Amino acid sequence: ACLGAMTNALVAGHGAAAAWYGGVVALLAVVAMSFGNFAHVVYFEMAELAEMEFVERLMALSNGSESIEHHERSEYAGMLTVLQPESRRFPNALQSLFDFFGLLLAVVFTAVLLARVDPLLLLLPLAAVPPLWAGGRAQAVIERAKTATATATRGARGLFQLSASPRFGGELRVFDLDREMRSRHAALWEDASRGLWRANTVAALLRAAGQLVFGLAYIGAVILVIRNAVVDHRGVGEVILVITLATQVNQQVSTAVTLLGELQRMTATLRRLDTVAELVAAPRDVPADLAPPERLTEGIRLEDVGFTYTGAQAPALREVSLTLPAGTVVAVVGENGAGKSTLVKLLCGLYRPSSGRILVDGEELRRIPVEQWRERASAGFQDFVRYELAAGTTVGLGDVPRIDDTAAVRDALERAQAADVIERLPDGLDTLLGRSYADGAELSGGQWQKLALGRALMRQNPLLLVLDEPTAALDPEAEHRLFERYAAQAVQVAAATGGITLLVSHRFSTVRMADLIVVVDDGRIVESGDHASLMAARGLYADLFELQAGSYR
Ligand SMILES: Nc1ncnc2c1ncn2[C@@H]1O[C@H](COP(=O)(O)OP(=O)(O)OP(=O)(O)O)[C@@H](O)[C@H]1O
Repeated sequence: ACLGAMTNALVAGHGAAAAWYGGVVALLAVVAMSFGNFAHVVYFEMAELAEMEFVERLMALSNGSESIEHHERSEYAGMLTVLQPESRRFPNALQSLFDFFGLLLAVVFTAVLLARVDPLLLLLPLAAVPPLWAGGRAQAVIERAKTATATATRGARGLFQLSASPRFGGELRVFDLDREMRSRHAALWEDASRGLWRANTVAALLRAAGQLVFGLAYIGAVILVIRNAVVDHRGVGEVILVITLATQVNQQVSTAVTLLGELQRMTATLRRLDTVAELVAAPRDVPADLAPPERLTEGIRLEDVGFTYTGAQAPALREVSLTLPAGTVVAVVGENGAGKSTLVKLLCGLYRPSSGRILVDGEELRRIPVEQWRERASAGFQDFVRYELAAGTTVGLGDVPRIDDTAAVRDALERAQAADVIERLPDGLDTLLGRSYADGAELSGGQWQKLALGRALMRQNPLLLVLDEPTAALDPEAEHRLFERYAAQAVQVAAATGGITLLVSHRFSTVRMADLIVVVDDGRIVESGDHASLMAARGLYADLFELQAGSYR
């Protein structure tokens, strides 16, 4: 309005009035710009908080669930691939949200001004509907393409990480895989890009079609005011005002399409997060209403347990019936892929049996809240984690309430025969480990594994201690010494809590000292007993034992 009045005053030769109106226009422009700067600071701060919350929710969903079954679902992996980079979009989304409210105000204001000139001009903001609708469709096409190309994107990212990781640098060079990795990466990238490119082209066409409709309305509005000026002898200021407003509406429409696209993108992200939550949630058919026993008296019994991984053709375990007596060391042996680790994961509550039951002192394991059960269990896994933290913390993580208890950490290291690893470090337990994030000390595979074993021995009096190939990276001599000592201690621990130690190992010299040896073959238990009885039975265990003993002779 000020712009129109200023122009009319100028044309009429009223210089002072034109100057006043010009001053008001300039003042309004300065206020708008200053407000924009303050808003920028606020939304930046809010975006940081929102991004942090989003990433933490994603982490909690990934690792806070009872089961790890969702990690096997390709749908989950696809969602995560799309979600990870989206966390960086929060600043844009929040800015869009703020800008959108500002834009709405501006649109209303512009519409009132247009209506004052000629009610017919109200059709101009209405003509914004087709481009907005087309913008919405365009963003939906892009979101669908992101989901459809997630597998290729994930593959390409995986290959990039593999190539960039110092851990695999040696193998990649020995097999001269640099070019092979790059060409596979390029193929996957091209695959993903092609899908996204196609979607972006369709989206651009849709947006252009929407803008075209608006463009026609824009031309109509200009013709209308020119006609008004010529036929009805309206002021030139009105023509200039309407052309300025129409240009403004044009800008507002394209801004609105961009802002709505950004908001739609964030809505899709939040919807994906909900889908992840649904995939992760494992519905319960029985209440978790029992506390784990203080001490085991009978032991852990598996009754007809079967388990099939999500998406797998064949079961990994079938009809497993077995008792792990309280206070014993039980060894599980079998060839690669027999089902040993699967059995271990079921006992840790990482998966639920597909059929059958697991009983802890006669009570169903699934009725014990899984986090309480895990508090009374401990594990050294085959694929243990290399926590790149201070050495003492890396071990102390095995019992978080005592993470800073140096005496407890040293004791666990002693029992894991890992004290020598710490002795060689420049700052002992305070030495930072690993080089992925900072300049820490690098350890050998066996040294990392010794620390992982120390971590597994941190918890006091667990009811179940699982050691799944915990010493594969140690030499046979070191493994043998470790288990001789460990077995002696296990007797004391077992007397106190009736705790069971479940040991998975390929080394028969270690296995033979177990109270009970269970032989797994193709997902079934084919033999069980102590070393002497299994040797006397001359079955699979005896064959495997002889084979290994023979190779050492
Ligand atoms: N996450 C998984 N998803 C689908 N199938 C799996 C998964 N993990 C294991 N399997 C399959 O289940 C079967 C048993 O695997 P498991 O890891 O229990 O064997 P294992 O006896 O521990 O072998 P190894 O001695 O090689 O560690 C194998 O056929 C394997 O291919």
